[in-house]
Amino acid sequence: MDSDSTALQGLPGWQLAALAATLSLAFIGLVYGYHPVWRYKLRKIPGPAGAWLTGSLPDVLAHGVHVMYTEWGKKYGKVFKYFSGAQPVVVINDAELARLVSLRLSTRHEFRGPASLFTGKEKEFNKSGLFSTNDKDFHRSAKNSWLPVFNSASLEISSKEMNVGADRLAAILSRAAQEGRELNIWRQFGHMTMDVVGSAAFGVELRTQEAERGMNSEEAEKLVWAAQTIFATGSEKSSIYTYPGAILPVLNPLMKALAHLFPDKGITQAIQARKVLRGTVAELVKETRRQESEGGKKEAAAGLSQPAPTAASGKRARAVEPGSFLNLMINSKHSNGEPFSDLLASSQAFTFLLAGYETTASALAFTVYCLAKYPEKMDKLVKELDAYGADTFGPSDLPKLPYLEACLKEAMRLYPPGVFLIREPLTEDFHLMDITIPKGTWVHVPVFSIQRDEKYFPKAQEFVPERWVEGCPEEKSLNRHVPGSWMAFGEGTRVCVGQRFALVEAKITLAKLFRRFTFKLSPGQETDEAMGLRSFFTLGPAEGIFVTPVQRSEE
Ligand code: HEM
Repeated sequence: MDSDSTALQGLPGWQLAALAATLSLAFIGLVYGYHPVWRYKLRKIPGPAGAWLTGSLPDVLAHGVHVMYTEWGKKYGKVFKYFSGAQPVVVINDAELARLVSLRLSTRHEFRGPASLFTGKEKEFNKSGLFSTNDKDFHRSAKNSWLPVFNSASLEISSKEMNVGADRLAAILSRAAQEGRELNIWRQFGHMTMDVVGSAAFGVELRTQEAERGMNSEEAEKLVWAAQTIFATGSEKSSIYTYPGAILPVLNPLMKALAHLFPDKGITQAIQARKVLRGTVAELVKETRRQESEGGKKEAAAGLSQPAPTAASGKRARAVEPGSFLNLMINSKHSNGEPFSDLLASSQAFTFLLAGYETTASALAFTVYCLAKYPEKMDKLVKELDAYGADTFGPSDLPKLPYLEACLKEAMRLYPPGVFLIREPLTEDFHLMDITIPKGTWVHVPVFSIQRDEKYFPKAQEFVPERWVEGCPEEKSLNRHVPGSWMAFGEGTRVCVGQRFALVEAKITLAKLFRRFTFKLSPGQETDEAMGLRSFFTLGPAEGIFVTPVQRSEE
């Protein structure tokens, strides 16, 4: 010790400084590069070692969570861990455990796209939506406020708008069919679901379906661009400022400041897109308030139609008119009786639009994809629809079409738009059987890989709707009915609030389209790889799904 300190004393000042700097860098490199504390805490959970500093983030960004979680699941089993830059992630790749986690953990982590660099009001707005909030009290009040939009009576009303949306789409398909022209059905469904959700959330006619024919209003096009851009700029890849913070979290404040001062394309687009959506919502909130203050009746202001239709149960249910979602939000209250602020109300409408449009469009496009790939299943669906005979559908028709339901459910098994569920124990460690997951760890449920696991679904890679039709011989042999093995809408208190809406919309659309058309899949999309399946927080095709509609009378 003495001789060491004597040796150090003999060094010139600059050498001492260089030595101190080298040791500090080595220490920082070790701590940030290898995350020894986290590795120790999670030592009992297997997983890929990952690279220094970046961990396995480059693999996830390059191949998508759906590919990496499937691969790691096969290698490491039921529960595995990896590092996403500096962030530890535990993945629960087992149906029953995943269900437990989803039921017991009710807080989510933030995504690390450009939006994570927002500050002030932008940040507050971003974090106040029903999906993003982690304030348990507020979440409860907000979810209760949303629910009337999805009750049977409201869905009955919304279903009319859904029929109109599907008719407009059918007109576009009809022209393509006449010309024998392929089209991007994913994109078309995106326009249709945007119209339906826009009408339900804002009460405005977006008519984005006409956009491609140049008949659309500038506002509608801007809204579609904004919603698409928010999804497109969601990942770490979207901005040069997000990646460094993901790897070295101490850089985050610096990255926030730089992003603010010198925004790059990703940040600029993410902000512009939010500005467009927020601006539209703010205008509508203002207008709704103005109408209210002009003395609309209280009930009407709350968006509840009168007289209320009678629900099947015999109870009188209040229906929410399309477009009254904003009224509902404006008139919603926190548990202490305080009304929601404009920011909170707008943030819910923003969430409604974002959560409800791409997910439903992808579910629809993947169903058409699967049916076009398996023509014998398409024939079965067409026969069921023809035997039923209707051309306009309401929620009460849908339970009478079991094969339609099975096709949608099976397509969502193979291609769940919500590719993984996200959770994070924020305030205390989470105990799952004999595993301790320290607070601050991201916890993911890999819906895609669980739903394609042979353990739960024999012939898991095949599209077999029969596994969902009660009484079918295949149902018994091809579906083990393990709880948690199908979780396309999630589970627990954070389960998808819009699932009934989405299912009614998707089934009505499919029923109407397959009454009039069949679809031929364009070549070169036969496998997931060829189709360019990609995932970040949602699962979708890279460019789209290309099909040629065929008018059924001409088949
Ligand atoms: C096929 C279409 C849809 C799919 C596959 C889907 C899927 C999901 C999934 C997986 C979650 C997370 C659940 C969890 O973490 O346990 C979720 C949450 C959510 N979804 Fe959907 N969704 C769809 C349509 C919709 C629609 C139409 C709306 C609104 C109109 C909507 C609004 C929401 C909201 C607000 C949440 C957050 C709920 C909460 O945190 O309490 N979704 N959705």
